Amino acid sequence: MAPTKYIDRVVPTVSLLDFDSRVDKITEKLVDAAENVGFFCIVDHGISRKTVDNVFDQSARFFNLSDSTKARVPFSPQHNAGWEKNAQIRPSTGEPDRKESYQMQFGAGMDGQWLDDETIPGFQKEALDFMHQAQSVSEKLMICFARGLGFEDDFFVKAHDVRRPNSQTVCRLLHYFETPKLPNPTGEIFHRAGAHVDWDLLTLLFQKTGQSGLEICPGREVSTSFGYGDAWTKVEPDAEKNAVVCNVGDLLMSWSDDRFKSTFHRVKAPSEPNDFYAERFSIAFFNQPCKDAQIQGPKKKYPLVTGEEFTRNAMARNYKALQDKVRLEEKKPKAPGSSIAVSA
Ligand SMILES: O=C(O)CCC(=O)C(=O)O
Ligand SMILES: [Fe+2]
Repeated sequence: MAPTKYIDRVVPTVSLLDFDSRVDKITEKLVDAAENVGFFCIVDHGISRKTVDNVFDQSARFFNLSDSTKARVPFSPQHNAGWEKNAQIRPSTGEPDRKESYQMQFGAGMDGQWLDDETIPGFQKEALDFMHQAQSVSEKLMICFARGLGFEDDFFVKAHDVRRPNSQTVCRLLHYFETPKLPNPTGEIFHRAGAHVDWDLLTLLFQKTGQSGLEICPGREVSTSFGYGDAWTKVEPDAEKNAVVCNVGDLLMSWSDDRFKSTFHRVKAPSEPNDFYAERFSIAFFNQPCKDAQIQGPKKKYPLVTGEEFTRNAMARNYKALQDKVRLEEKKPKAPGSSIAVSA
């Protein structure tokens, strides 16, 4: 395989310290990052290192349970919640990501999708506490992006109200499996998260120190097209400062009439000497719109759709791209149980 082409690009870091008094300055920086890179790191966000460590500990405990236990809360495409393993196929690769994930929500989508406290003590409470903190941070970012687009401050906050039963916001625990080290005689590619864009408004990505692999490939011009460049940039959040990586999703790209960029990214399939081959944990918090949210940018570049329609269209586009990819490469049949996960 040809070596990966890398380019140095700056992924800006933005401090949310003294948010109320510095909101104009913070907005300026976030808007600039969203227009130019689509990715940025935030620091001084108010979620303590201990909280993040604790939820990562709970995540490891969850994934350590037997597959038959985790299968009691299977992934439901209809609700976009639950546990899946080696089941997500990205249109960019046509092969399943080598990972397992567990998606949690605040609302009705989560009914019957929690494991009980005897199986995993304290899990549900700690996960929900963490999700509420991630939501508060997201709401600060939403205020800034609403200002940047000339909407009322609470415009996006209202459309992503997690207290409503039709909330679609998702917190996803991710566990990538250890990958065999070089040499790799069969040339098999162990995809972690194949190149993709997220469908949500904004994603908060919590990384574990030293567990590298997240890479971005900016340059996409419209939210309705697929297309990948070939020059990647490693995202290396400042662990000392407890930085959280954030990215603009397709929803915000569309809602901003393509002004803010939803950028292709991946967790690299380890294949070169300095890549990270060990098991890897991360947490993604996807801000999804309530089903009845009304979505249209200030310039009305795209027709008005509801939150439910936006997600459905994104899924359909993803599915078609995957079919095209499979047809193009005349792939062999997929392993039993492979499916297309509906999350980003
Ligand atoms: O695991 C990561 O760091 C990134 C995951 C991601 O991009 C996703 O699940 O959409
Ligand atoms: Fe993603």
